[in-house]
Amino acid sequence: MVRAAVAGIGGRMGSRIAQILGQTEGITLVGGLERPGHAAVGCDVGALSGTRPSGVVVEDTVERVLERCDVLIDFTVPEASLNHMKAAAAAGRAMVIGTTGFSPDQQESIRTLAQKIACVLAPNMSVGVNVLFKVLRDIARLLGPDYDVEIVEAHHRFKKDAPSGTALKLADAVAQARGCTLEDVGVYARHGLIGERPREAIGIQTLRGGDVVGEHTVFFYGMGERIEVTHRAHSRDNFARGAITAAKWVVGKPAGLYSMLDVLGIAD
Ligand SMILES: NC(=O)C1=CN([C@@H]2O[C@H](COP(=O)(O)OP(=O)(O)OC[C@H]3O[C@@H](n4cnc5c(N)ncnc54)[C@H](OP(=O)(O)O)[C@@H]3O)[C@@H](O)[C@H]2O)C=CC1
Ligand SMILES: O=C(O)C1=N[C@H](C(=O)O)C[C@H](O)C1
Repeated sequence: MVRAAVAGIGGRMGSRIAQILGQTEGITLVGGLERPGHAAVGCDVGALSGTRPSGVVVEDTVERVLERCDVLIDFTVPEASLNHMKAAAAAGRAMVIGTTGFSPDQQESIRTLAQKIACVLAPNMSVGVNVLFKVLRDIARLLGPDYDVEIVEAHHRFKKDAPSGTALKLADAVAQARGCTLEDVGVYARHGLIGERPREAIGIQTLRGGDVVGEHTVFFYGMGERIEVTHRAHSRDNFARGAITAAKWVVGKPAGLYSMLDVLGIAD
């Protein structure tokens, strides 16, 4: 039985993961973590996720939580996830990180820490989006450079990072397939007399509003036709189930940084 703890357990994703984990075989919830001062600290995890009392109480010290678990599932904010990963590396515990919005320096720190522990890092844990990461490369390669790529993502009004981690990874997949880097071709805003669209540009536009769970569309605009590929999350359950699958998969794996494609067995 895999023993899992959830960081950010009072949040939108953390609470849903806790709920679904309670109904999943082969894994059990042994801990919950929130920042000091958070209203959930001291609450029973069951009460928090709307199920029956579990006897597991939310704590605010990552080291204490790590003592009891095999794997820490983290959906918080970049700085917290990185601190949790430092503690997990010191304690020799595996991690699943779903948090998005890491800076390049923070990503580098994650790669370094993953030399010590096994860690699944994925901006989107749904099966659909991960299959999209793969097929997108083929579409981009087959269409070639004559098609203009634009990506539009929409999320709820509470989301803190932009563009979404998923949109960035989709854009990166297209850039790689075209032999360039997102750093060179990514266009994140347009305003004013900006001139013609550079052919190689990959546009990434962000919409925010209401309770949209998560939507991503990749457009390949040609002269006379276009392809649009859209993923829409109907709820957070697919992300939560993906995170739990990743947690069961990562325990016992050698140190390293893994993606959801590794978990799903569809990596190249
Ligand atoms: N990979 C994937 O499939 C998905 C990834 N995400 C990503 O997951 C992250 C969380 O999203 P969401 O659940 O909507 O956000 P929420 O704000 O609802 O949840 C985050 C939780 O983490 C808590 N937190 C903040 N700092 C700490 C800390 N130092 N220690 C412990 N807990 C802390 C927050 O507390 P407080 O409210 O006080 O700040 C909050 O309860 C985002 O980066 C989002 O983009 C979201 C969905 C799917
Ligand atoms: O913050 C969210 O909600 C989501 N974030 C992820 C991202 O940034 O890609 C994944 C999902 O779309 C929901």
